[in-house]
Amino acid sequence: MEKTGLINLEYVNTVIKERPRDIHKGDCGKVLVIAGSVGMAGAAVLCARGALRSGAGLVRISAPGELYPILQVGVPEATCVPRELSLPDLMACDAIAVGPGLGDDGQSAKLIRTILKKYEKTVVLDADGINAVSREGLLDELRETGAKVIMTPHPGEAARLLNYCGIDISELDRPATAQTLAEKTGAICVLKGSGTLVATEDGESYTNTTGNPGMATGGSGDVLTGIIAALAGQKLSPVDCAKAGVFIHGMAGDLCAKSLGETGMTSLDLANMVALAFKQIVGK
Ligand SMILES: NC(=O)C1=CN([C@@H]2O[C@H](COP(=O)(O)OP(=O)(O)OC[C@H]3O[C@@H](n4cnc5c(N)ncnc54)[C@H](O)[C@@H]3O)[C@@H](O)[C@H]2O)[C@@H](O)CC1
Ligand SMILES: Nc1ncnc2c1ncn2[C@@H]1O[C@H](COP(=O)(O)OP(=O)(O)O)[C@@H](O)[C@H]1O
Ligand SMILES: [Mg+2]
Repeated sequence: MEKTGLINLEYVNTVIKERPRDIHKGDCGKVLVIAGSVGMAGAAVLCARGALRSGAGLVRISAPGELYPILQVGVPEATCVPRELSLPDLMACDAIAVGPGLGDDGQSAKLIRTILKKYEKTVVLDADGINAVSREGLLDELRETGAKVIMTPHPGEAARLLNYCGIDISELDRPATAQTLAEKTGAICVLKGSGTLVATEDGESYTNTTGNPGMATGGSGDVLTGIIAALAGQKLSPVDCAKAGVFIHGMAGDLCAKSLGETGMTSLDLANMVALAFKQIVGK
């Protein structure tokens, strides 16, 4: 398999397959979404919907109790568990998505530390999860963890991680930034934007070929986090989760733009359209 180049449908068809007839939801992965805070419950809804629309068997949302009424309406298919997670709860899931709308209370850094220390399956680190790593200086923990980490910064979050204070984000050298982050942290780096990049610490680098400006709307990154975590729950390799995830996310965005237009499409439309993207890839 090529170690660099464009992420296209030909590649995605090699990793996204039709479901066996006798599959059951346990085979489709248990995804833990650690997201949302008061005022940002929507990020948890969008992340969980992205995971469910990507075929996750079970989605549990770890959030503060006061969000439960909103979450149970926003994602009736998911269950809610407390933010203060027991270790067995943490270890029982097949993949973790952490960060969307998490906010920046002291709790999040503590939780991320525990995950990096104890968890050994795939973790998708996004948004305020990334910001906690920057704020608390957890880059060494990221490097040393037994977990397989896929981080999904937008350029603003990437600049924070690298302490690029005061630079003009639009001047960022995107391929170099993605590569530097992957090498510095050992994580797979998904550097989002128009033409999202996927970089690994051993120099693999891929450019996504789907997506459009209609995706420049609040919450679309939260959806991607859920998609990637769901693919991890279905046992794709971390780099395939990142590559296929960004492709499918952008493909859903293109389907939204086709039906709703780039101006009025929202991240909730995007989350729901992920289902159609999978249908077009799998053929059913
Ligand atoms: N409904 C919700 O609950 C939502 C919650 N959100 C959460 O809000 C928190 C803050 O995230 P935000 O990303 O909004 O805020 P940030 O302050 O982290 O980033 C926003 C800034 O990043 C820079 N930026 C982002 N993408 C860029 C690009 N492609 N090129 C150049 N500059 C770029 C811009 O300066 C932009 O103003 C996160 O936890 C996020 O998950 C957001 O996802 C929006 C929706
Ligand atoms: N102009 C664009 N073209 C293609 N994709 C875009 C464009 N603008 C934003 N996106 C995509 O939308 C998502 C935005 O992520 P992010 O900034 O984290 O959103 P949020 O935090 O609001 O959920 C990324 O996946 C990015 O690649
Ligand atoms: Mg984001």
